[in-house]
Amino acid sequence: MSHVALVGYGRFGRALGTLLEAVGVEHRALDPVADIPEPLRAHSVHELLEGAELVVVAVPVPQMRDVLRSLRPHLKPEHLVLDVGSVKVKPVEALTEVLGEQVPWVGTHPLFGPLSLAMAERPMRVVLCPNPLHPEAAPRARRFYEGLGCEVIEQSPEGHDQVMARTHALTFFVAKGMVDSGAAADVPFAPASFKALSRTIETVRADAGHLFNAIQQENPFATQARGQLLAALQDIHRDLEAAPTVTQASEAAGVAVPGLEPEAPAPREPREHIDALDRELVELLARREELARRQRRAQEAGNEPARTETLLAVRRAWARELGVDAQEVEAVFRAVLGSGLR
Ligand SMILES: O=C(O)C(=O)C[C@]1(C(=O)O)C=C[C@@H](O)C=C1
Repeated sequence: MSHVALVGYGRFGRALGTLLEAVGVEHRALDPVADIPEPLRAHSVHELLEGAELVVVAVPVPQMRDVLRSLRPHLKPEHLVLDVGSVKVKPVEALTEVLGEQVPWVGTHPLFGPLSLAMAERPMRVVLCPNPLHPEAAPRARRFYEGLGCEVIEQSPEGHDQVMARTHALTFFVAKGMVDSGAAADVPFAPASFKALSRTIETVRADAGHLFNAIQQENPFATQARGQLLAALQDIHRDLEAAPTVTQASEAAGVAVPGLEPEAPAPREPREHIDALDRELVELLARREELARRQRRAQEAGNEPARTETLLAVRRAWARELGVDAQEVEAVFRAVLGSGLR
C-alpha cells in the first residue's frame, strides 16, 4: 500500500501512527503544532499527499470543515479521505459540503484511542458510515481498517450519533459530574462497581476538554440524552427522599431493586464463571503477546536469562501476596514464556 497521510498528529493521530507502524504501513504526518518525528514529518500539504492513497483527517471536530477546505485544492479523485471524529453527523456534513462528489470520502469512528491501544485491548472496533456519493469508498475504508486488525460495523451517521449520545456522551457526563462535584477525588477504597466508571473519570481528568466538548456539543442527540438522564435522576432522587426505606420506595414508586424483581436473572453456575474467566485469560494472553512483541522491538538485546529470572521472581511475589502457590504460578509463566505466545 502507498503511504497513509495523517492530517493532525494529536493524541489520536499519533496513536494511529503507532498502529500503522505495527502492521508495517508507512505513514507521513502534518500538524502545525504537534511534535512529529523527523522521518514521519511532511513539511507541506503537497509533500504529505504526494503518493498517498489514504488521507486520514484526525483533527478536533470543530476544525474539520476549515482543515478540509485547506486540503481541498490538493486532493484528487484517486485519494480516499477518512475522518476519525467521535461524532459523525457534523463531520459527514462537512465532508459532503467541501469534498462532495469530486473526492472520495467516508466518515469513520474508531471506538478506541491512545489508552486502549497502549494496553493492546481487543477487539478494536470501527464504525463506518457509507455514503451514496461514493459507494466504493466504504469497502476501501473497510479493507484499510481490517488490515489493521479492526472489526468494522456499518451505521448511518444519525444512527451512530444516537447510540453515542446514550453511551459515550452520558458516561462522560456522569464521570465529569463526579469529578466536578468532588465525588471521585482521592478515594481511599471503592467497591468493584466503581471500577467500571473509574477509567472514564481518569480520561475526563486527562482530557484538555476537546474530547468532552466534541462528544457533548458536536452530537445533535446529546442534549436530549442528557436531559432525559437528568430528569430520571431527579425522579429517582425525589423518590428516595420521599420514601423511608428502599424497599418501601420501590413498592410505592416502582424503583427496581436488583434481586427483588421476579425476573431477576438466576445466578450463574461456577462452570459458567470458569468459562468466562478462561475466555478472559485467552484474551489476556493475546494482549500479552502483542505487548511483548512491541517490547522486543523497542528494547535492545540484553541479558535474556537475567530478565526472565527477575520477571519470574516478581510473579512469585504476586502469587504469595494473593495466596496462590508460587511454584505453580512460576510454572504457568515459564510455560507462557516458553510458548509461541511470549
Ligand atoms: O482508549 C482511549 O484512550 C479512549 O479514550 C478511547 C475513546 C473512549 O473510550 O472514550 C475516546 C474517544 C473515541 O471516540 C473512542 C474511544
